[in-house]
Amino acid sequence: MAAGLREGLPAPCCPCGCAWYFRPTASIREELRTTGHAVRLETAGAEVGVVSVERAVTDWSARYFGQWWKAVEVEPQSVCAGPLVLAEIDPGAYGEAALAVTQAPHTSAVCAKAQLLVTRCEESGVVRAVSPDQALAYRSEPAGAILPPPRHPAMSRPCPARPIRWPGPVGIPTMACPQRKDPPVSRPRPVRAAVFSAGSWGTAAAKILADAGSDVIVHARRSEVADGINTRHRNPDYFPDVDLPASLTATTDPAAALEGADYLVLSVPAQTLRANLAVWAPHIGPDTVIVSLMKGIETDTGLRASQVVAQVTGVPADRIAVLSGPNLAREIMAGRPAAATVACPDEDVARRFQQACRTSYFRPYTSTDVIGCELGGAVKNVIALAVGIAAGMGLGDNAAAVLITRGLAETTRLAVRMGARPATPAGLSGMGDLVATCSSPLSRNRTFGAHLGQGMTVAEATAATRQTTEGVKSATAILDLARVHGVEMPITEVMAALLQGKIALDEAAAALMQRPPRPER
Ligand SMILES: NC(=O)C1=CN([C@@H]2O[C@H](COP(=O)(O)OP(=O)(O)OC[C@H]3O[C@@H](n4cnc5c(N)ncnc54)[C@H](O)[C@@H]3O)[C@@H](O)[C@H]2O)C=CC1
Ligand SMILES: O=C(CO)COP(=O)(O)O
Repeated sequence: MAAGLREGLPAPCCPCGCAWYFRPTASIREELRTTGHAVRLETAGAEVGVVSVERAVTDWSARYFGQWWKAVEVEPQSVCAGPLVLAEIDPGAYGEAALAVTQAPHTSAVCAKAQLLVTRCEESGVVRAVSPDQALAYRSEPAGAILPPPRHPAMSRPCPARPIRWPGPVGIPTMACPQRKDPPVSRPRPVRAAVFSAGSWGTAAAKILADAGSDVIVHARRSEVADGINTRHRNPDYFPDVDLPASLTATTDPAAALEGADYLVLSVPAQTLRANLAVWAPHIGPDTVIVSLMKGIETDTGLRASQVVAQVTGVPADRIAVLSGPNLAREIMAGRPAAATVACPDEDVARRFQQACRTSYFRPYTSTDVIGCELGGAVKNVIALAVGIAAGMGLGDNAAAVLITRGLAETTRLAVRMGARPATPAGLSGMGDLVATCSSPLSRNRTFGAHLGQGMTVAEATAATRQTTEGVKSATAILDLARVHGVEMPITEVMAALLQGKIALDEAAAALMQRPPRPER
């Protein structure tokens, strides 16, 4: 392996755990004095400068590490506050590598937003890669570090299916950091998040936070699940086939999970929130921000999850946020791109959590409209049940589109009457989530509806569904809210009646189609 970039560099140097290596060649310090380019890479707890006479090298650093680190171009003289990499390209080494790669069978991938041609020798395990546009080359030997494949296919062309070993640019030298010119910088500690619980969305949210560089601990109810996460980095119950970040840990002890937590991220079934939270509340720190991921309305009280949180914990509303959007957990676990809205009355709190959960595959927006976000997330589950029923009955795509569109109309009516901004239901937490949930076979609510549409009873569909299906219980609570606020919600009304066994399937469809004609609004 090429000489390691060890001196002074924090390891591992990026959140994916890869180390990076540069091979020393000629001296470039002299040239750098006059012609250098530099980027400064910063992440919580680490900072490194990359200086090269070649802009391609600093551009590459900014693109590659920018996913996890903040990479900004700076004056070469200013990068000495932290560990420093001096680098240059060796054209001879590049030419030799390019020939070796292009003459061998190779695949094309995208790395650091640039085309990468990759070849792997099965016998020796050596991987060589070249990026022709930038004249950068890489060579990796089995003991080297891992270059993860691109995080999600939609944002980059597919890399080879197996992770490739990453050598670092060939011909890039490393030198010790010259004398510091700036005083050492004090860095903030990483954000600490406690995720309760280890179900589908809790696990996916924990992965997002860990991938974003936060220090994450998951609270699991069962020790087998906590052990699986701690020892095998897998959640054996929900995602036995997906590797979790090694930095992610788990515990069954709520006090240990909440110790020093900046965020308590809640993802339990909405109807169990009150009882669960009452047990956990004494361990919540005075400054901990609580983030609800739940998409249900409490049946006995008609309260949204954030309201239940406020009631049980006494935490003020400006320390309670919600995260909601089109976020099918399994897609997120596969690193597929998604976005969501973080809403909190205090926009700074929303912004901080936005930063804490921003990754290359997860894009959070902020909002102060908690009511709109939460209602959008809860009502879409009821509409997804209806769309599932229509699918199960074979009613066709027109029917699904009608339910989605009119479902959005009734969501908006309720949300606005309850104080939401009219634009919120048209956003990620409203229409975005409605479309994802109503279209995807991964949705538990849609699947539950499809079971009903195919003739199962509610009890049979419940038995066939292992995971939380919020719409089933929330339908009646949402209908109660609609009545209290004098809002018409015909789809929700029919769904509540159907789920309570008051009407049959064919009556449900007829009830919607036979409503009196009216203008569209
Ligand atoms: N799965 C998904 O794709 C998404 C789910 N959500 C929301 O997140 C919340 C949680 O849903 P999932 O994680 O999907 O549910 P899940 O069924 O996969 O997991 C529920 C978790 O809560 C725990 N739990 C704690 N107390 C419980 C009790 N008394 N009864 C049952 N389980 C209990 C379970 O052990 C489990 O870890 C729901 O409000 C859901 O709408 C939101 C976005 C995406
Ligand atoms: O909320 C979700 C996607 O955003 C998950 O939907 P289901 O609960 O129907 O699976």
